[in-house]
Amino acid sequence: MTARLSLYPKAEQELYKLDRSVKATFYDFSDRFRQNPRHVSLKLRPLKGNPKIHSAWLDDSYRVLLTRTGTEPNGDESWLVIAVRHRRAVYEQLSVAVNRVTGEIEFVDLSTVGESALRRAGINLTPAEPEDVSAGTTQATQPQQPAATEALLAGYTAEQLSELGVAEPLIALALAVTTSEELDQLVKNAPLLSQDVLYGLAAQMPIEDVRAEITARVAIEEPVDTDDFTTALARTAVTSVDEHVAAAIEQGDFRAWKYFLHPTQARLVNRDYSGEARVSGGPGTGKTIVALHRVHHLAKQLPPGQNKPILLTTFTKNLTTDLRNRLASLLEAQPELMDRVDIVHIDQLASRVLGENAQPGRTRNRIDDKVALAELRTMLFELDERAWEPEFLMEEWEQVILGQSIPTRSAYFQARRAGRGRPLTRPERNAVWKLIEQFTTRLDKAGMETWGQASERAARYEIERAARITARQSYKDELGAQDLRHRDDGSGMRYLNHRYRHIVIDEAQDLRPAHWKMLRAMVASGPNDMFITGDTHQRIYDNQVALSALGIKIRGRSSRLTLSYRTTKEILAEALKVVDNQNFDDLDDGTDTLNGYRSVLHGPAPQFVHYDTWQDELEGLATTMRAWHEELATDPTGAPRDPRGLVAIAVAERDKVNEVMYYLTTKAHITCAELTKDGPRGDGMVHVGTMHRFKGLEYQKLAIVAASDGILPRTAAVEAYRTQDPARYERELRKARALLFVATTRARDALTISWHGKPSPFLPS
Ligand SMILES: Nc1ncnc2c1ncn2[C@@H]1O[C@H](COP(=O)(O)OP(=O)(O)OP(=O)(O)O)[C@@H](O)[C@H]1O
Repeated sequence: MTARLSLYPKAEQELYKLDRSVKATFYDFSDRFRQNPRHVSLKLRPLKGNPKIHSAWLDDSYRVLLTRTGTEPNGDESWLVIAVRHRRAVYEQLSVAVNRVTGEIEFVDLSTVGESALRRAGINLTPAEPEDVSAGTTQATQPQQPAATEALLAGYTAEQLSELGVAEPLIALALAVTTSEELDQLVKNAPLLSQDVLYGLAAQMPIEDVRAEITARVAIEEPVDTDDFTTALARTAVTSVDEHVAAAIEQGDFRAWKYFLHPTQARLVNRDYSGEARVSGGPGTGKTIVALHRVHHLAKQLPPGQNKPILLTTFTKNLTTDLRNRLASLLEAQPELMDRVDIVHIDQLASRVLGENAQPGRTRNRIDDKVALAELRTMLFELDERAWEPEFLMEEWEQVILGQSIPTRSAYFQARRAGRGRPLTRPERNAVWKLIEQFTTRLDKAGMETWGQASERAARYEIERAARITARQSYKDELGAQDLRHRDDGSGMRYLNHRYRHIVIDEAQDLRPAHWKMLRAMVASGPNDMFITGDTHQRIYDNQVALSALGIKIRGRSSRLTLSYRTTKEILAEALKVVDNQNFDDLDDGTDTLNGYRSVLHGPAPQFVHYDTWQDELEGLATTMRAWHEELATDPTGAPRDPRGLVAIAVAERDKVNEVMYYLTTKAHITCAELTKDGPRGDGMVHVGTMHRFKGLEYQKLAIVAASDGILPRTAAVEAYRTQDPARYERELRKARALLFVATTRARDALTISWHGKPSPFLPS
């Protein structure tokens, strides 16, 4: 009798953490098990407490816990590995069941839920293999104690928890816990739906919201037969044990995201949307992971041989490289799918469109906003024009005129200027229009254009192209099925189609209105056309949009992820204080929140360190770097490891980046790699860059330096707006806050924030 063996996600994660030698034994074990699950050497036997669960011997110390999930069509037995444990950590009170909401197999291990909660619920644990007779029972033998304070979930009943999908063995415990520490312990290893529901209720989400936002999102439509393990196995994200998984486990858990999506993530990835869809969520909740899996999901369904019908785009160049690498890794087993995906950052895409439409002999140099501002300043100086600040005019041009594609002076007289603060009278608008017209003519003559202008032009070309496609289609519809060859020939229309079938956009919060218009025109409206991920709390540029005004309708197709896979609870708690009580938009006319945003990871509390001078701060930084370097030079098993790129320093001010690198290299002999637009330059030990460069990245340990008052926010740059343009002032402060929020949430395990002089007002007090 042979067997097919699958791995439950938790079991695979447990395997990641085991010693190399135990992992190797596991593969030997699985080979033997697949040959003959009843072989005596495996010592397969049901647990007394739950005959559905079997224990088998991996070696003298470790046990593999399995459950039978039916019989394969070819007659093979089907088994699922639910845990790999030291024998002393195996108790009779293990449970495996089919969840009545998700229809998936769930494993619950009460030995990990914490002694005090067990005691409160009066549950005694029995080791499956007692060391000796006297130790035959319990970890929680004390009689049940009366609850010291009110139960945390006092307002709920067992029926309600069950209906919301909490695993049955956890319900009594969940109703008994009285502190959030007990709840943490309880949910630490609980099935994901139980975790989400219990945390949601404990966070005082109304039960209807928990039902709608958590339970309903993972509930399956067909009725669930809780005895049918075969069907349940097909619904459960398990991995079959083969060479591929062996390699993944060998490499450690940093590849876990490739195989296991949280059920809420999986739902978003695999759903059919009737149009544009949007996924929001705090830092580290897996938005990028979801975007990558979505690309995979879409690519799989396309017929082979098509030429890059999916666009995957993001705001910055270095993130594009990161997306390309991660997608290649995700599609490792099907590299041909990579050919169906065009990965390009948004400005590069606009450049491509402009290149295709270029008129011979008419090239323009694209200039960044700083160069443009200098040019505008020069022009105002030459004109002796003192009524308008160049910064105000640039913003008006970018946000209002370019942002809404305003073509004429009279259209500008009527334009909405929401969020611009200072109102403008008609004569003032006239003056502004005139100056901006002069400025664009000046740029044009000098053969220059800004990225804002370039993306507007690209959007216009794409909108015109989309209009031609629609016109051709209506003409074709009018003629019935007749061939349009005679009409298309010579007009170049025959091959005109939308550029993409699907567009997936990451870090969407920073795109300009023109980018959105261009993207919208590049794909036909219809099911699964655009998939948008982003977090407006992390907007660090000025491009606020209302997607509905740009023809992108996400209402009714928006979802939010709330569980952080990156940052520890301790770091998250401090990061959240940075953006607390601020208003954030939802890429449309509504607002976004971080309610329910949480982590189940624990780590050391972030360090906040004050220094008197910048010199002292640099010395302190060098000490921290040396300590971190030492800690990271070996992996958790004690094996040597290359710590390059695991640590980074985010600097609050551009000028100080070089000073940090110079100091560390020359005085502390720590090599550095500067984070540039194209990613890290060189292979130095520590990555150093301004906070802007950290968007979308993550590091095991992170130091934020120069977080001083006057630098964050830059008083010299923003103070003037306080009275002159309060709306802009608020916007600048919000951007600076977002920048600090982005930086703090890049850290996985350790975070140090330091400053010299007075601390930044945005730092949690
Ligand atoms: N289902 C998962 N299993 C394991 N790890 C995951 C999962 N989802 C996300 N992660 C990990 O969490 C981290 C953050 O994921 P990701 O970068 O997608 O988050 P994000 O929401 O895009 O973050 P940000 O907004 O900060 O850019 C990554 O290390 C990723 O591998």
